Amino acid sequence: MSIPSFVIGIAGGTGAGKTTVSRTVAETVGEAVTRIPLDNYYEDLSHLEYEERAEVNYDHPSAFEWELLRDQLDSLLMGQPVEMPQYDFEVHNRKDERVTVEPSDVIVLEGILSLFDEQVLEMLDLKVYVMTDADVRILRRIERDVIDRGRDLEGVIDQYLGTVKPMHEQFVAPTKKNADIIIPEGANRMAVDLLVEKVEAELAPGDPDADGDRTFPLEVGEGRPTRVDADSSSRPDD
Ligand SMILES: Nc1ncnc2c1ncn2[C@@H]1O[C@H](COP(=O)(O)OP(=O)(O)O)[C@@H](O)[C@H]1O
Ligand SMILES: Nc1ccn([C@@H]2O[C@H](COP(=O)(O)O)[C@@H](O)[C@H]2O)c(=O)n1
Repeated sequence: MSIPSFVIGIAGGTGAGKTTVSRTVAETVGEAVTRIPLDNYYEDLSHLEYEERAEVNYDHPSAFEWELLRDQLDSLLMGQPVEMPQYDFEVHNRKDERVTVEPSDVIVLEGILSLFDEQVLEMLDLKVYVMTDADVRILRRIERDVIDRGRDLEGVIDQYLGTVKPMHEQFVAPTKKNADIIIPEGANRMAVDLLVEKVEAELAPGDPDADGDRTFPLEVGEGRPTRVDADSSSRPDD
């Protein structure tokens, strides 16, 4: 394993396809990739009743335990394993158990606000924003929340209009400016192939950039995101 690991941050709105992209990258690259869902770092709300937890704004940055995330990323980057919390969406709280995560060559941090925190941004080698139209995202979310997260339709709609949408506009969408690349729609084959190519180049023995002075195979202008997309027309995600 090379120290430090190559760290990718994948952000974007709810239902944009972040998990799908990071899973596809992890599966294609193989065992050397560790996925870190930001959701696992939602604050422990055991001191609240279920009804109170159900009312929390889970799309505001204050919902996350950033210090724990930074500490655990730091440890992984120093080659030390961490005890990662696990999250249960059905009860709006952390699970009792933690999972031991070993350091690996590639770490993928994935979540709505992965490109939000300044200190986390400094730890990322490649910053990705998955951009998908809001109507597509809400349709995906309704299906997922009802089927996988034990929610009812009315609750999903109320939560979306009350907190998810306004927080997306205020906190999530603006992090697009921090991205090196923007991937449209989620599991975009070309974009995923490019990510995998980049990761494999980082893992290749004798990589001339292995000292940390890394360059992306594409030309990425400083502070100017490169859109990995055949369509050059503007496509807002909200
Ligand atoms: N490019 C895509 N085309 C069609 N469906 C997709 C695509 N990307 C993701 N999905 C589906 O949308 C839903 C939400 O995707 P997910 O990756 O969980 O989003 P996120 O992690 O951003 O919330 C999932 O059911 C997933 O299968
Ligand atoms: N108890 C919770 C915690 C979070 N959420 C929602 O999850 C969304 C983030 O996850 P994605 O996979 O969709 O990126 C976020 O928008 C929160 O609203 C929740 O509903 N309940």
